Amino acid sequence: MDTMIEIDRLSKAYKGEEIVSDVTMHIEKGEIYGFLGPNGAGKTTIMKMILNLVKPTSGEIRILGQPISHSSYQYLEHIGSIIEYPVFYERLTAIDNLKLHCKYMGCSNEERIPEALRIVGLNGVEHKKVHEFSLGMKQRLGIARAIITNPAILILDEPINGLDPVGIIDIRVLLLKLKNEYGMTILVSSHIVSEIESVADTIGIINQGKLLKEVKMSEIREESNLEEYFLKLIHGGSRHVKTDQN
Ligand SMILES: Nc1ncnc2c1ncn2[C@@H]1O[C@H](COP(=O)(O)OP(=O)(O)OP(=O)(O)O)[C@@H](O)[C@H]1O
Repeated sequence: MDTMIEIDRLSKAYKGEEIVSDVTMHIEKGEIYGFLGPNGAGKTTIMKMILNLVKPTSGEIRILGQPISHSSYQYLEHIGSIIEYPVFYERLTAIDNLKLHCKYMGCSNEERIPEALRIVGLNGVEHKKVHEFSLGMKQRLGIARAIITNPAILILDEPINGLDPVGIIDIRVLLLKLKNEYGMTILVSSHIVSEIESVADTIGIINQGKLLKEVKMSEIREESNLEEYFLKLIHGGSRHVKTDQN
């Protein structure tokens, strides 16, 4: 199996404080890799390092087999991403936002805009202004923008944060469609265990900057479920976070 993203002993420190420590990860072609961890665990920082938005303190990242350096940007043509929240010109229509993106990114795929909107289920509302969109529609528009160039890899940072149940289901269905029908490799972070469990093939569990485990979902299913597995790793089996009282 081809490894699309290889992360080898990656660390990041700010002012001497290490927030990502010696992380090694492998994301295989065509899989959904669920990056699971509590708030502040270091998920966004690792994603930013993959996208060359943050410089590692040490370690190596290889994308499609090629090591990336501070000055490498060519590889980014293979990656679509949303880090934190997708930002749009709210007074412009969905389609005009995507056209503008193509213009300033210099991409030659403007003809793929209708297709990208269709894939995410926003055909029919493309001439609506973005401020009329729900949060879930904005997330899907963000994904449409990320896939205009038909990237091999999609990186999504907490795409279901703040969404209502319908919005969450829409994103779940979309991720599975992008994997199954379009062969995309997807790295998706979340702190919502059930959602990661329902889409991911491989799970990377991170806490306090350290990758505690990288494991196939099929292996977890053999012995328990992701919630039990996660709690065991994070709190030594207890369902409750320890407080001063207990
Ligand atoms: N530029 C920075 N300078 C100093 N500390 C930072 C910086 N960026 C992130 N951190 C700290 O690094 C830690 C990890 O943050 P990060 O955003 O990567 O976590 P996360 O797992 O994505 O969490 P969340 O789900 O809350 O976004 C946090 O304690 C955060 O405050």
